Amino acid sequence: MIVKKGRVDGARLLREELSRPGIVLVPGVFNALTALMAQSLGFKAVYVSGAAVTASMALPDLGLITMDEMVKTVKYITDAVDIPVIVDIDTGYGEALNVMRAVREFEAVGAAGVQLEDQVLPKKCGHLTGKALIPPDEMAKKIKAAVEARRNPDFVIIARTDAANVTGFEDAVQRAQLYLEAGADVIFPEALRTEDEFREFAKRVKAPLLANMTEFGVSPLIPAKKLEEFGYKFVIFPVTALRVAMYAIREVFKTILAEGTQVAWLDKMFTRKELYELIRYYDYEKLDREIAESVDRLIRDKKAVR
Ligand SMILES: C[C@](O)(C(=O)O)[C@H](CC(=O)O)C(=O)O
Ligand SMILES: [Mg+2]
Repeated sequence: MIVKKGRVDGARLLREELSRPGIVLVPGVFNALTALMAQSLGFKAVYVSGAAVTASMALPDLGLITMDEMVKTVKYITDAVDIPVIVDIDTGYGEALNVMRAVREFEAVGAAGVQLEDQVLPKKCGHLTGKALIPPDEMAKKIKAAVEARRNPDFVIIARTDAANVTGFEDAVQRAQLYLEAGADVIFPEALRTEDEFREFAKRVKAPLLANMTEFGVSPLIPAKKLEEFGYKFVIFPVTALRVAMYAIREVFKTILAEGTQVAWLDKMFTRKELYELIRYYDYEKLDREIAESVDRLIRDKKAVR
């Protein structure tokens, strides 16, 4: 029913994905509705993208979102879906102790894991220039803190290194190795520039790896099949849904401005029926009816006894 009796253990499900062969396609989502859409189509996990969530608030992805704001966003999502929810927690909202608190908070709202990156604040999209990194040992401390903080041993810690296009590919490999020793479960090498770099990184770092196929960045858009052959376990499409949605919104708004009506778009829309089915509108009405009927029965039975 729509009233959940308890949360699924998303971390456990994500661990199961980790132990299975094959790459997992993970779309980026920025609210509960987009997450629900992903689940309804059969995706096995979603990625709550910092870039997409901040953009949806009309903010740049510079680490301006607070932990509370992200926790709230994630709670809407975990309330709506049963598939694992991976959360982009940027730089962890501070230092080691802040990371510990963040892990506790995201675990408490049912996230399956978090992704933490080794940039200084203000952090940037990994595909932009002008990024700066924290020293590797500082990041290792944050990872250790995250590992210490999790209550559920299945909760997945994804360590992202932005080193490849700051201090170089070699440093990215070395940082990844240190981050694994500090307890990271998955490594996310950010902003690799060529297919060869993706292949080489997977040869050098023997751990579950996450590839970021974000559009208009520095990485080539490599199909999942090929990333799987290279040895990647996850591939995220972090901002794809937001970009496509914004494209569609712009076009329909232009039509309304020009034509004073949206009718040309009716066959390109998610219909009322489709929307209601996705959010289970009629199940809510049914639930409300059932509650009313059960109270009616209760009152009838009481009268019968008198
Ligand atoms: C993956 C990422 O961290 C995100 O927030 O989704 C971004 C995506 C993007 O800006 O395209 C990133 O830094 O790569
Ligand atoms: Mg991000």
